[in-house]
Amino acid sequence: MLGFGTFTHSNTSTGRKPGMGYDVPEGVDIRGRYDPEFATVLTKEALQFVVELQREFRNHIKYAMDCRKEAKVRYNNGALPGFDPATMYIRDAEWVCAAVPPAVADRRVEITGPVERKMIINALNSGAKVFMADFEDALSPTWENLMRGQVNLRDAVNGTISFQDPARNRVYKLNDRTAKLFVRPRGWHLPEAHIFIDGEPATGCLVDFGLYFFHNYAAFRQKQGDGFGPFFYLPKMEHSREARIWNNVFERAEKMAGIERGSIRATVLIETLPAVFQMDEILYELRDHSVGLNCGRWDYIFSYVKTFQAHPDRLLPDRVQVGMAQHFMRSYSDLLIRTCHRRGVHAMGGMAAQIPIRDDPAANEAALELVRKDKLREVKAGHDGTWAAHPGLIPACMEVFTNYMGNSPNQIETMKRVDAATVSEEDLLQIPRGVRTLDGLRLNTRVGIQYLAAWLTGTGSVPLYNLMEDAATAEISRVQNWQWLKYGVELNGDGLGVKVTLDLFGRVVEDEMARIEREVGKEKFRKGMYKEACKLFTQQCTAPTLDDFLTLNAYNNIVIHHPSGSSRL
Ligand SMILES: CC(=O)SCCNC(=O)CCNC(=O)[C@H](O)C(C)(C)COP(=O)(O)OP(=O)(O)OC[C@H]1O[C@@H](n2cnc3c(N)ncnc32)[C@H](O)[C@@H]1OP(=O)(O)O
Ligand SMILES: O=CC(=O)O
Ligand SMILES: [Mg+2]
Repeated sequence: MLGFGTFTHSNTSTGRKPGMGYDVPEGVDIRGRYDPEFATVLTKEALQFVVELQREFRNHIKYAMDCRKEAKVRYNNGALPGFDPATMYIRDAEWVCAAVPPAVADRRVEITGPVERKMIINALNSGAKVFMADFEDALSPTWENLMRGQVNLRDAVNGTISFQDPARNRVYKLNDRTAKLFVRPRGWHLPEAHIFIDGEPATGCLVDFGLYFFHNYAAFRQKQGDGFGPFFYLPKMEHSREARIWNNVFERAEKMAGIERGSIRATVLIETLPAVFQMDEILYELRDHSVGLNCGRWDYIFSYVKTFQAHPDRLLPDRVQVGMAQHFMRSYSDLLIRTCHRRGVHAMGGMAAQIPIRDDPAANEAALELVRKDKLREVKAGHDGTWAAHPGLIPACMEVFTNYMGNSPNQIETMKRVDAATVSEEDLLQIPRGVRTLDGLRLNTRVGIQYLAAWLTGTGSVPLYNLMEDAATAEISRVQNWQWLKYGVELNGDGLGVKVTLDLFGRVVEDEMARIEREVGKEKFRKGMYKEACKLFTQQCTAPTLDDFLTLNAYNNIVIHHPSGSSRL
């Protein structure tokens, strides 16, 4: 964790003029910039709800994070993750989750994107069945992004959201038919350093969830969920005890709102290696609030490296070679489908990183073909739906799923995948095959630096080399470089026997910075945060011990406390 200082004064003692600060409940200090629009979501009542969640669950969260640390020590001492004998009774028993709400029975194509105003409108209008609005991988969690995101979501749920693009003289508004909204709060590990509760930074996801739920549950249930909802995606969990906390948070929220237990529904991303051994247990904890699991494939690859950071016998090949055809990835998807369908809920596929290529029709068609192939593999395997990163991909994804599923909303009852019940620990941990190359090291470096430069300036998802890059894909670049450097690996795909050393990495960084400058142009390079990003990325790749998350390590750089002069974390 970052070294957070304690801070106990209220708004009035931070130097703001009376009447200029947020109206906060006892124990809350808001250090983010005051904005009258933000004040419409940072109401005293909504903050009181966040405070209650924070006070009730902070010790549970702390315990869960301590357990993560203990597990890391075990893995670093040579242990492998696996199925827990103590919860075999949950895996072996026959039980199902609550019935899927009719409003989201059909989720064949879901679009994702940050909680940015224009993108929210475009995504809701995109023709996808679901839009996952993201406070997580696709968002740089600056105060401005987070608070504007809350305002945007409130307007979207109310149906009043609009956006005027002066450059194009175009006004964006919602269509009559829109995608169903899911919201992804941040992971348990991320603090919100602009809101202090009882002298400590709030838990980021409780702020995201609490404010969104408080302002939107009533309108959402009426306009979007046919009596159910709101709906969520839950990221980066490592153990079912973390799902239990979410379940308790949901019950607490339902009680506060006076709505039926089981109204809130969530899809959990299985995107950490430890969590793949906990899928039944996670669904069991959330059985009254679940709408399935999703293959968060990019974070999953990142987590494979992170979990095995002290296992030099498990090095990854180049990032581009770690696809769904690898045995460990296919096994994970198969077991996820088997588990979800046995428990009566959706098994969602993952994100193909290709995006449309506007200026090259042949390359565009090749990218689309890769997406189609990926989606065909998913639907044939039994997935009930999939993710698209861009509106331009929705027709292709929709076509593949509809050709295969026809009018059925999903495959929960028809694709039980009993054959996948035998997927074993060995299958899930099998070392990925492939080779390591200097090009791989260069690409990781070029992408990692450019992504961080964007993230530092408030953009959390970017197009790079015709692919979508977000926090999860950038993590792969970072940890892979770290792993190769740590073990001085041989780049065995080049046939030259070159080893990855600090010296080689230093030269690669220099070359790639020069290349980035050429590609983006001198002016953009000078005005951007490429040098800062380079310094951070280099530090992260060469650190003696691996940082748990690049976004946590870099977070201080985007924390801006107001009034200016008050301490940063
Ligand atoms: C690993 C994971 O967690 S995956 C999930 C998290 N990641 C994401 O959600 C990434 C989502 N995708 C994106 O952010 C974007 O598609 C990017 C950054 C990759 C590319 O965005 P752009 O460079 O703006 O793409 P492009 O210029 O082709 O956009 C064309 C139009 O589509 C819109 N658009 C592009 N992607 C999206 C999206 N995901 N949702 C809504 N609208 C979108 C743009 O806003 C633009 O609209 P306009 O024509 O009205 O101005
Ligand atoms: O969140 C999705 C992922 O692939 O990571
Ligand atoms: Mg992810």
